[in-house]
Order: sequence, then structure tokens, then C-alpha cells
Amino acid sequence: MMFRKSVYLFSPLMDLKIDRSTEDFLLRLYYPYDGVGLKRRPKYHGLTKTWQCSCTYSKIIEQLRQHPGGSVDLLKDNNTGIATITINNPEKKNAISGKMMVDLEECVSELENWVDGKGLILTGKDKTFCSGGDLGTVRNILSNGDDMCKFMHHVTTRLYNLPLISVALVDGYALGGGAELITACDFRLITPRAKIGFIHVKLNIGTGFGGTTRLVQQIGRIKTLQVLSSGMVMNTDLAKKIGLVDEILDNNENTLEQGKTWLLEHCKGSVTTTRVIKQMVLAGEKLDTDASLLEERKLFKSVWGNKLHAAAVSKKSKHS
Ligand SMILES: CCCC(=O)SCCNC(=O)CCNC(=O)[C@H](O)C(C)(C)COP(=O)(O)OP(=O)(O)OC[C@H]1O[C@@H](n2cnc3c(N)ncnc32)[C@H](O)[C@@H]1OP(=O)(O)O
Repeated sequence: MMFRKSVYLFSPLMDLKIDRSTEDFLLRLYYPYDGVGLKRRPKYHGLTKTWQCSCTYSKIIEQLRQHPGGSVDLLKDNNTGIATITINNPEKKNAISGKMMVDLEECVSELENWVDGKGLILTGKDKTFCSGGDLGTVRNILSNGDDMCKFMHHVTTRLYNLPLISVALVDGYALGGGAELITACDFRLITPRAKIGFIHVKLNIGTGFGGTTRLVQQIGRIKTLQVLSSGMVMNTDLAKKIGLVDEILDNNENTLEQGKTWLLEHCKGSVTTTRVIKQMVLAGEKLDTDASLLEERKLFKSVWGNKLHAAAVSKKSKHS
């Protein structure tokens, strides 16, 4: 205690932490209420100041940008509340370059701030979803895959946690990292042309975009092992049979429209209600029971008795 007071006497408390999601360094200074030496400077009492030194994160972004090719494009429709992210590198079957990983992060950032959104479709350009990591990028970063892996874990986790109901719309190939991306959405819709393969084993690697962690949660341990250890490329029937896919769309040209119609059926509520439902489900999945119930209560309180709830209740006059 004496030691702490003597520290307070001359300086605020200081600690250095690492933000686990970004690996950024956080330097925190805490000015204690009872700091003896701070009595003459009460305006600092109880304040915490945090500096985020994002050198690691921005360095990774800078490095990934050096591997060009393609783009990942975001289109937001404020009328329907449905956004579309398109993986766009058709000359390489929508392989995802370093630059496209950064594009994806920027799309996710923009969606995190899109308060009018309800749903998201993740799709690929020209009848293919994504053939995985761009082998050009992969070749160039053979000596340091760890940074890419860390970055893509961060991006796909944020994609998964968006307060939007998300759908991966798969036409053609979803291979390697492309197959991993579909696990970062809530639902998976595929066309009869779809071929899904966690083919990493053929390149003597494991998943690098967080795919195994999510796949185990989605289809279970044994099926995940079967899929990953064989590198099998699944057709629609098999993908549906193992529980990876929610719906097989018709074999026609209007895949995106079909996907939007399906998604809108699952976004029946207002923007607020839809986002509350998604956040309640995330809490149920990620938190322990008590913490999830607390979150559910908080979210429930945010919609109970609001204008839309009151209007819906008043329509039910027959039951009053
Ligand atoms: C942590 C993530 C790690 C990973 O993602 S590992 C998985 C990496 N992905 C792969 O190994 C898939 C490689 N691609 C393929 O197997 C085939 O291209 C694929 C997707 C089945 C399509 O086959 P086809 O329809 O016969 O088309 P194709 O082979 O002629 O390809 C057309 C052009 O696209 C290129 N391409 C396809 N996938 C690519 C990739 N991942 N990276 C870089 N280039 C890629 C391919 O080289 C070809 O280019 P070009 O026309 O010969 O100049």
C-alpha cells in the first residue's frame, strides 16, 4: 500500500496491455481518486486515458496492400436495408489477394456503422464465389502467413458479429479460404452449380481464415474432421446432407434476386427488431447463460414499449 501511494505521489498508474482481437498495444494511464500527489490537480482524479498504438495492425494492412488484384465491393440499399458484398476478381475465379483482404475489412467497418441495415449478402462475381487465397499473394507471403491469418481472423470475426442477418450466396466454386468465408455468415444458400471444398490439405496447410473454429460450431467435430482431412469438394447434395447449407436455390440466372428474396423472408421485422434478434442470438452463442440472459434483458428493454411495439399491440384489438 505504501508502495502504491508512493507511486501515486509522483505519477498516475500505468499499464500496458494488448488488445487480443487486434494485437494492438494499449497504454493505459489511470489517475486515481485518492492519489496523494494528485490532490492539487483534482481534474485528473478517476480519469483513465488510453492510447491505442495500432502500429502492428496498420503495418499488416500496409503489407497486405502490396499484393494487388481484384476488389471487394460493397453496395448498400437503404430502401430494403440489404447490403451486398461482392468478391470481384473473375480472371482468377475470385481468388482473394492481399489488397482484397483489406477491402473486405473496409466493407465490414462500413457495415458496422450502417445503422439502417438489416441484412447482408456475401457473393462472388460472375458465377463463382471465391477460389481461396490468391496463389500469387500466397507465394509472396510464404515466410509470414501469421500476419495474414491474424488479420483475417479479425475481419471474419467482425463479419460474423455484424448486427445484420448475413447470407453467403454460393454459385460455382467456394474453395480453400473461399469456403472459410462462407462460414463467417449466418446462412448459406447455394445454386446447383456450387462446389464447396476446404481443400487446404492439398496444399499441406490448415485453415487460415478461422474456418475450422466456426465449422466445428456449425456442423460438429466429426463432420469437420471428415471435410478437412479429405479436402473433398462437395456438391450441393453432400453440402446439404452434412448441414453446411441452408437452402439450394433454383437453377436459373437470377441468383442474387433469389438470395435477396430469401433473406427478406428472414428479415421480417423492422431494422431495430431484426438487429436486436441477431444480437440476442450472438449473445446466446458467445456468452455464458447468466451473461447472455443479462444481454437479452438489456436488448428486450430497448424494444419493449417502443412505437412499433405499441402499434403492433394496438392492432390486436380482438384480444384486448
Ligand atoms: C488461408 C487460405 C488458403 C487457401 O485459400 S488455399 C486454396 C487456394 N486455392 C486453390 O488452390 C484453388 C486453385 N484453383 C483451382 O483449383 C481452379 O482454378 C478452380 C477454382 C477449380 C477453377 O478451375 P477452372 O474452371 O478449370 O479454371 P482455371 O483453373 O482455368 O482458372 C482460371 C484462372 O484463374 C486462376 N486461378 C484460379 N484460382 C486461383 C487462385 N486461387 N489464385 C490465383 N489464381 C487462380 C487460374 O490460374 C487461371 O488463370 P489463367 O487463366 O491460367 O491465367
